[in-house]
Amino acid sequence: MIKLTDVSKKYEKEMVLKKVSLEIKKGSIFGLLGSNGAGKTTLLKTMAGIYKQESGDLTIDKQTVFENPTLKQNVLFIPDLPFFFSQYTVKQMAEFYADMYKDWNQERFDNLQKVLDLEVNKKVARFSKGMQRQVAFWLTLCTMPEVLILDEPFDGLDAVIRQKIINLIIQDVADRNMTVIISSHNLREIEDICDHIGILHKGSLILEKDIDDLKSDVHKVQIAFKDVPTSLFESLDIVHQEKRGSVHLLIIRGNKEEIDQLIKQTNPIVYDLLPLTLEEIFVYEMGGVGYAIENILV
Ligand SMILES: Nc1ncnc2c1ncn2[C@@H]1O[C@H](COP(=O)(O)OP(=O)(O)OP(=O)(O)O)[C@@H](O)[C@H]1O
Repeated sequence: MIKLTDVSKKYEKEMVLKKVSLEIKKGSIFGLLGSNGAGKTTLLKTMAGIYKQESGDLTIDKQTVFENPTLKQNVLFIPDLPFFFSQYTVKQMAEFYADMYKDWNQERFDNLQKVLDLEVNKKVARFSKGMQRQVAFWLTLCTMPEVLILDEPFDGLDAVIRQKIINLIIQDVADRNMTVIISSHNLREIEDICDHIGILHKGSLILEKDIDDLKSDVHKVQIAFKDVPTSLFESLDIVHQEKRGSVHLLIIRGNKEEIDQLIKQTNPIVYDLLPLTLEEIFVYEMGGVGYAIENILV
């Protein structure tokens, strides 16, 4: 388990992470969301033991990460701009990784060459941006990581490769109980892959939840009446409302069946109860901390 307790981090005088507390269970795929500059990369690099926090505790399986080379054998980080030695071919990079990582799996490396179909004797620097990212996944997955930390991992990958890489990650989670932390601005992707999410805003974690719980707790309702029953609006936990013509668009917190029952009793002439997408939840939660856009309902 990855456990952060009141983790704070600053660059010079600017406090970038503010008392972040979080637990990520083994075998979970955790999506880290947040506005630009929220501190996601800083948090990922701190979790990967690249940065040391100013205060607070950060452990993976009860061990401190920073300056712990043994633990780091199994905690791998792919940054948004993967790094390679400029003159090295893929094969030479693989030899370097094989020397560095005790669990290096050569058989997997050879198998993945067929999946990714990249030339091993070509200098990595000569590959395109998306191909270099594939090489980063290729090398990293062959170290058989227990924790995989990914910063904007699928940027620049085409849809086919993206799906191949997602499948490889999900397979490792299922087979080896690998833990994955992914930061991304692509909420649809996060919604598809992750089981938990956290939203970081200005260095503070403003929400952390199981995606299914999050979605079952908040609903979008479109509703119209002949005569508007004001008592209904009072009995619901409405967190946002708009009116378009005679149709009320509401975001309501609470149990779906109870909401449904209360609404149906009032005999609406138009009525739809829908789950919110992660994108809508994100925009709504960000609105709650003053990072809003108008008219989030569509
Ligand atoms: N090396 C650094 N030195 C000083 N300040 C930094 C450094 N790296 C990041 N920052 C600052 O820390 C804050 C958080 O940056 P960070 O890169 O962690 O955010 P982010 O959530 O990953 O952003 P984005 O979504 O735009 O990639 C920003 O205000 C940024 O300017």
